[in-house]
Amino acid sequence: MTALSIRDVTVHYGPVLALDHVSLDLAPASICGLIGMNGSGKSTLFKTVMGIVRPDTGSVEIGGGGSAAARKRAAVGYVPQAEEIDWAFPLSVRDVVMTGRYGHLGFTRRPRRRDHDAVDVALDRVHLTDLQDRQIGQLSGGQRKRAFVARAIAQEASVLLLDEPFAGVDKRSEATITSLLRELADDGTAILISTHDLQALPRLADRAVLLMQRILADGDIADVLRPENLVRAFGIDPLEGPVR
Ligand SMILES: Nc1ncnc2c1ncn2[C@@H]1O[C@H](COP(=O)(O)OP(=O)(O)OP(=O)(O)O)[C@@H](O)[C@H]1O
Repeated sequence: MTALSIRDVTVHYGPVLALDHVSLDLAPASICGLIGMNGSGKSTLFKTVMGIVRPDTGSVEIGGGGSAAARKRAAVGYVPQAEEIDWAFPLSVRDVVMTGRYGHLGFTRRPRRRDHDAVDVALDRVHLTDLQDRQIGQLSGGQRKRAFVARAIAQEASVLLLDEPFAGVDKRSEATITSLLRELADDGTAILISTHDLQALPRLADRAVLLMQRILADGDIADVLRPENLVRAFGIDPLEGPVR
């Protein structure tokens, strides 16, 4: 079974080739680490799945067939890079998490008891209940990330995309987010997470994909992180230092 299927996706920004015939399947109940140097196309891949960027070729399928109702439930949660978010926006932490419920709201668009309950549970899981009334911009970097993870939890997404969720995050918030992601995966969520922290990958993910416009390697983490692959993707072996 496939939770997310990316088929032969190519994206250009004007003359810049950002993604070159990328195909990737995500299974439910799994965590896949997406690695690659700056500019390798990781954020573009997320934006293509979210429909923010339109691919020149290829397609993205969520929920891998099944009934239309099943696909509708199978929403995709997205935790963008911090730079993509307007932190001055006048929303409280609770409001941000509630935006995850928009796909669930009924015809009146007013949150109901079960929407409030889902938000309460999500805030509790990321330990932000005490800060829920604060304006989102008045949180620390790690707390902001946790707020967006809570939004995805409230959404009950079956696919979750996280773009560098550990950038600027301390070890404690990182550990909180890592164990939450594992719980979500154990509950069936398919997770794709970009990271520059190669050392943390074995603790974080079940599988790794190495991107440089094209997919250079995909599979078992130890195999993907083999020096020859890293040299191809980064020009150096980031786990060892420059190649002489
Ligand atoms: N809006 C845009 N307009 C033009 N070029 C863009 C745009 N967004 C990204 N690019 C280019 O597309 C390529 C892929 O960028 P992308 O942001 O997807 O990389 P990334 O792997 O997420 O990088 P990083 O690790 O730095 O976040 C880069 O060459 C980048 O300069």
